[in-house]
Amino acid sequence: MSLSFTKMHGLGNDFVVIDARQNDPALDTATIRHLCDRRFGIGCDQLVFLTVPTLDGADVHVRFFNPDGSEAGACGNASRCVAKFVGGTPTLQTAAGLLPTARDGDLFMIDMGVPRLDWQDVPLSQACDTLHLPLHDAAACSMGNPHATIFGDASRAEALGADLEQDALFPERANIGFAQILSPTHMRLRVWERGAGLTLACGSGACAAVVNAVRRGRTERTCTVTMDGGDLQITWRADGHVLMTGPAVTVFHGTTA
Ligand SMILES: N[C@@H](CCC[C@H](N)C(=O)O)C(=O)O
Repeated sequence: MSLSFTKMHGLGNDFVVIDARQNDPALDTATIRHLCDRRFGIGCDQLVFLTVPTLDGADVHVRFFNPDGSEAGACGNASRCVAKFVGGTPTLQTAAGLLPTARDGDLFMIDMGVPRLDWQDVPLSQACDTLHLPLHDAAACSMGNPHATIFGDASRAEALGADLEQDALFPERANIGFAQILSPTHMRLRVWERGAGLTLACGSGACAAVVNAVRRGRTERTCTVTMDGGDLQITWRADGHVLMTGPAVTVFHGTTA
């Protein structure tokens, strides 16, 4: 089966976008894993699947898949790419809810919704203070997908990421952020992503890191997050919504053999 796709990225977090709004190829897990494979397939950090929305007010239904075939409830960088792909200022229907978008020139803003801070919602496998997990003193929250942020030296991501993603404290595994606070309005972040490994940037991870840093009293509610692939501006608004702003790039269009 031949598939048309668009290769996009947000700060080097790269995506294969499949527009199934008119013709749904009903991809199975083996096909998703194959398309994501960088040697045997197209290669990407996430496959992004677009279908017709089912909710009032939504312009497109978006699903995110990791290279291991698992589905994620949220993906910040891909959400900006979808806004660019669809055009205008679409509202995205995702597993995390309806996400409004806005555009300012080459920058795309996604309202990533309200983070969930209770241990059951992350989710964690046992009752815990999500601000101080018994695991490297990480702080946890859900941005529609599970995140833990460890404050300190961001270079520990390679050494610790794979094991922590799979720790028994995270029944659905977790994305693990390593955040170094540079000032009250600036942090450095590296994220070991669930189902994908170390990526150049993680939008939902940047949102979670700022939420957790604000809860710890380490940063202000508006913060620049510098990742290996570049910067995102994150604001945790007073009404609880997290706004993420950054670029989205189209690399090429293609068709599989
Ligand atoms: N790259 C993403 C997050 C993708 C999903 C994540 N790996 C998960 O399984 O939750 C982002 O930009 O947010």
